[in-house]
Amino acid sequence: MFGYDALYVARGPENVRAILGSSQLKLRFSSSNKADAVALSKKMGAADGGILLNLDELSWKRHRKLLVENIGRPRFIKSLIPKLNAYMDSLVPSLNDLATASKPFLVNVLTGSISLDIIMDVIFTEQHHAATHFIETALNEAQPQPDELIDMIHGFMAAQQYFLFMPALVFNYITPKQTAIYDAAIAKFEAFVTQKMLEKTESMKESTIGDQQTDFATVLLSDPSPEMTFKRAVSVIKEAVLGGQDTSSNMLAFLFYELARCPNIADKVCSEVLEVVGPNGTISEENITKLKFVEAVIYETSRVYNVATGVFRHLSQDFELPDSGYVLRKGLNVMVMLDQVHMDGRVWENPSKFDPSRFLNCSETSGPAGFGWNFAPFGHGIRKCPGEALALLEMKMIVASLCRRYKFHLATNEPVKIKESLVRECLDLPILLEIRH
Ligand code: HEM
Repeated sequence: MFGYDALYVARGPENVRAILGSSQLKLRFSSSNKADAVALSKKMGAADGGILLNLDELSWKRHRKLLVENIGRPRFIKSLIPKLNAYMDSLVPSLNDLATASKPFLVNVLTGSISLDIIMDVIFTEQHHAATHFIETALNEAQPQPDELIDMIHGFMAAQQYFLFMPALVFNYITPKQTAIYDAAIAKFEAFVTQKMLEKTESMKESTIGDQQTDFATVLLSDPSPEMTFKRAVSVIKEAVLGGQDTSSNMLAFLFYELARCPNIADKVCSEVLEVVGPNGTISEENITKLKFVEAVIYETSRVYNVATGVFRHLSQDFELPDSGYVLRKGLNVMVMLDQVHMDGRVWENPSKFDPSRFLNCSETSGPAGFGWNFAPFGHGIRKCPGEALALLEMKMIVASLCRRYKFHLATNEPVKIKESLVRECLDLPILLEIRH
């Protein structure tokens, strides 16, 4: 990591479980070279650390606490249900137009736009309208222009990958032009979030407390703990946007690909939603927990496509791998491959088959749907994804809302194109919608 530190790639259920399960291994990245670490931290605009990319334990703990104790609270998550219902309903007229016109559209762009609209609403109570804009463009057969904010997020992600895998020597002295491009991408996203948070701070002065508990930025800025400073709030919000955008968006694109390929599964999802919620009923706190097959389809997509393919850990102590007895030395950075666990034939029967039913009727006690440590799309252990509950709620609402209204058809004979990156990406995938009657 950081260009020249050694990186070990860990595979296999026993190793994944042992590494992620160790409460001693708290850091995701570090460097044997202090100057490199500081340079990277500065490059990422994370002077006080952050959650995803922090380099020291204390700042990670502070930031994570702010995220988990606010966005992670079940009360906050549940309070989002009416918002998400209203948002999904607002898309129906234009989606109906798209279906009636039999226009193929890129489902990965639609899911990216929906994820962005939702994250902006959940975080800032902002009506972003990226999805409506995209659908209108698709109806007019115009080339969709990427949403400016999605571009900004991708710019930041690309910069993160560049600085993370480049030695400081290279990015400081050898490729100044490229470095300047990525520096600018980081600064742009930082300035965007800071501006939004300043606006939120101002608007909070004008509203009563009762009105305020509706979005993550407000909840965070109202946190009375000493950890909450404006700078940390900006950092946490930045990471919530980054953590939640491409992961949910790509997962949903893969999910709709599978539903288009397997109409019998899509029909089963539709029947469940109609039975539990009805054709126009509102998804609520009570009925959403009954959507077990919807949940199973989401779990199976996350098993097969596992958008966060590998997660990183820094070894702060020597570590013995359980499957071989090899000892990895302190100071090593390790990439833990989650996707291989999900495809391990010792754990999963017929692993390459997309079969949501494997997640039905499993024990509730030993981890998500009973597969415990062998199922880790959100990671496991001390640095497990703090956005899991939000992501699952969001995906359930989107899948339930769309599947009860539409059938999905592939508008290409090509298999899905996948790009491997920090987040596994579903590339342009044309789909047709058909209204269910
Ligand atoms: C389908 C959606 C998502 C997937 C598959 C996913 C997956 C992951 C994975 C695998 C990790 C690494 C865990 C580890 O190192 O053990 C992670 C970390 C993280 N995720 Fe997510 N995530 C998703 C959605 C979200 C959302 C909606 C948020 C927004 C709040 C979010 C915020 C984060 C943050 C801040 C971290 C870093 C946690 C830490 O280092 O302590 N994620 N996610």
